[in-house]
Amino acid sequence: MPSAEGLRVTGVTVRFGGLTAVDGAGLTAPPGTVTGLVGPDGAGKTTLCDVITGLRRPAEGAVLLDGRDVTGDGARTRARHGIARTFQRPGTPGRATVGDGVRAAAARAERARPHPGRSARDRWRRRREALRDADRRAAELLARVGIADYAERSAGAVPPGVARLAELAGALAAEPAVLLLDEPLAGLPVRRSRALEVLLRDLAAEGLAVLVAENDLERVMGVCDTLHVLDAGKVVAAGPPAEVRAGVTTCRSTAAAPPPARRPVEVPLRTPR
Ligand SMILES: Nc1ncnc2c1ncn2[C@@H]1O[C@H](COP(=O)(O)OP(=O)(O)OP(=O)(O)O)[C@@H](O)[C@H]1O
Repeated sequence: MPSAEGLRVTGVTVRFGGLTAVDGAGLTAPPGTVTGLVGPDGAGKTTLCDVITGLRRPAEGAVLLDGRDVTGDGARTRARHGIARTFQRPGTPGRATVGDGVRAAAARAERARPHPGRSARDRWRRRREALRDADRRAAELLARVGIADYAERSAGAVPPGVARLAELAGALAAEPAVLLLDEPLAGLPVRRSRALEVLLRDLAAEGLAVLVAENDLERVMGVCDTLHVLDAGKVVAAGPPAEVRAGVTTCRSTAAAPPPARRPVEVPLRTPR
């Protein structure tokens, strides 16, 4: 799905009781680029991703997709408009295999696509063919993210890095315009992280706006065109990776510190609609 302007986030603030988890944060993730969102544990990266994908409503600020304000839209509507996401900790998938999960995502994507035809019967037949194609599409995606060998393995028993790659394959099934990845490189062996970096660059070259949240600046130095540094909920630096690294020593020292001890009552995510 091509995107003209990509993603723009302005002045987002999220509070959990007395804790301001995200504090007036803004960023842009243009199409054709990989944008990094880095910051220490507890900086607010996941919360900001939740706001972008519609899982959490901000107290202030706006999320714009292709210049259109989607702040009031629910998660499903945003997904339909091209925002896809992977999670830091993929959900427990029961006894399904890795391949089942990606096939289900591919089938969902095919069902959501319009299947034009002259008559209702025509449309039904095209839709059925498209669902059959979903299996082939899932196999392609598993190969593309480099985990075809894991297709028949139980999704609950694979390493977390592989589970995140399976989520990425599922997210790509929807052919998104904007792709958010929450700590996709954490825990991956070097060979897989290099392959994932190449894939993220390829996806950007295909026109996607890719946004990568990471707590380790060094991990994303080589893959991002632009970095935004989030510290205690605020964007404290933004720019080309080398420039940001040069000015970010204070923030990196924060990365070594434990996450903030204050954790008020858990505020659940919004139900997708
Ligand atoms: N549901 C919630 N209820 C209350 N506080 C929360 C909730 N989710 C996050 N927080 C708090 O908001 C702050 C930002 O958390 P967030 O998970 O967004 O940070 P992060 O940068 O993604 O860190 P990590 O990499 O450790 O996940 C933290 O202090 C966290 O404890």
